Amino acid sequence: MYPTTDGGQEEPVGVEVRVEGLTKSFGGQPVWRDVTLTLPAGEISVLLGPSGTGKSVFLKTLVGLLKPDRGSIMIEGQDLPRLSERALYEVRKLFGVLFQDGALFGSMNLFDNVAFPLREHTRKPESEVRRIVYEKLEMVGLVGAEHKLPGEISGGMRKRAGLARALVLDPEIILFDEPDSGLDPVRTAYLNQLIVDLNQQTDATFLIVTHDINTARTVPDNIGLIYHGHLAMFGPREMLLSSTEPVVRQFLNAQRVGPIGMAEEKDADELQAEAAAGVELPPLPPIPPQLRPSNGRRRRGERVAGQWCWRNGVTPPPGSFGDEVVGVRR
Ligand SMILES: Nc1ncnc2c1ncn2[C@@H]1O[C@H](COP(=O)(O)OP(=O)(O)OP(=O)(O)O)[C@@H](O)[C@H]1O
Repeated sequence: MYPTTDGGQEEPVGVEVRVEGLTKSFGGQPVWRDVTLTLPAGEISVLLGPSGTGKSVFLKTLVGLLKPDRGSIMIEGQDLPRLSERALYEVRKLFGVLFQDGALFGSMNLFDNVAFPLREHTRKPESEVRRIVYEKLEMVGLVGAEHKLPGEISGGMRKRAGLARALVLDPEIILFDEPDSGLDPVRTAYLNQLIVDLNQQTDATFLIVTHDINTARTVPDNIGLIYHGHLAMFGPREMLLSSTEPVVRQFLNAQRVGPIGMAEEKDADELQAEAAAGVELPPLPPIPPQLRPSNGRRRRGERVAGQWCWRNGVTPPPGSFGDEVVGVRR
């Protein structure tokens, strides 16, 4: 339960997003094709992939800013690509989006930036707008900075202000486009903790696009990897972190050895040369414990550490899950 904007209590929110056979191209050039995945309600999923593989395009397609060539995006029984503009406008209110740069209006102070969606999309009186804006600024730790302009604050604060704005209409699905880009490791750690805490407080469904491998390894319940025009894999965190599939293994462990090259895919000669030189992939590193909410309570999508591996007959890399009990049989 979490407080609603009218001061009452509401049942946990968060909706499932079911994507099937989604394909998107620009000028006949496919960005990705036949993407099928389900974002489980209230869980955190991360989407990874080399630069330029269309992760931002995927987020924009989900929220209806871009139209796919084919495929469906089912949310609460509605297929987004098939909705009229008017119906889509309504469904979009389910979404909060944190764009890469925070996408704040440079001439407005933080208060007005955060208030903007409320003033645009609702008819709430100014006193109510003020109450909600302060509630969200408090959630992201920005009370006291509300009169500052975006140009007067740090990149990390801009991200948090963008997050407060993304939260202001109490979205059920929150999309984050590289929330950690341009942040130092300490600020990234704070932001990741904030994301996990917000997920617990709001129960919304989160999808995070990131290049930060530590974020990908510790924050989500599920991980997806887009590579070479398709979704290479999507599933529970443990499944990808214990995967020996070459692309997944290479990407999640940030290695040079493997099928992914500097530009995109390595060609056959490069792979042959690697094989001839006897270059071997290093062993999989231990699966780290999942990041917990700072109040010590459970995450909504929390599973017993090692459970996925145990149920699927996969031996996790040695040292996985820190001191946690591994593979509790249920
Ligand atoms: N509106 C558009 N019109 C034409 N092409 C586009 C458009 N938007 C994106 N693209 C192209 O789609 C491809 C994927 O871009 P996108 O920004 O989604 O990649 P990305 O995986 O998010 O990259 P990065 O990790 O570097 O942010 C790129 O080749 C890009 O030029």
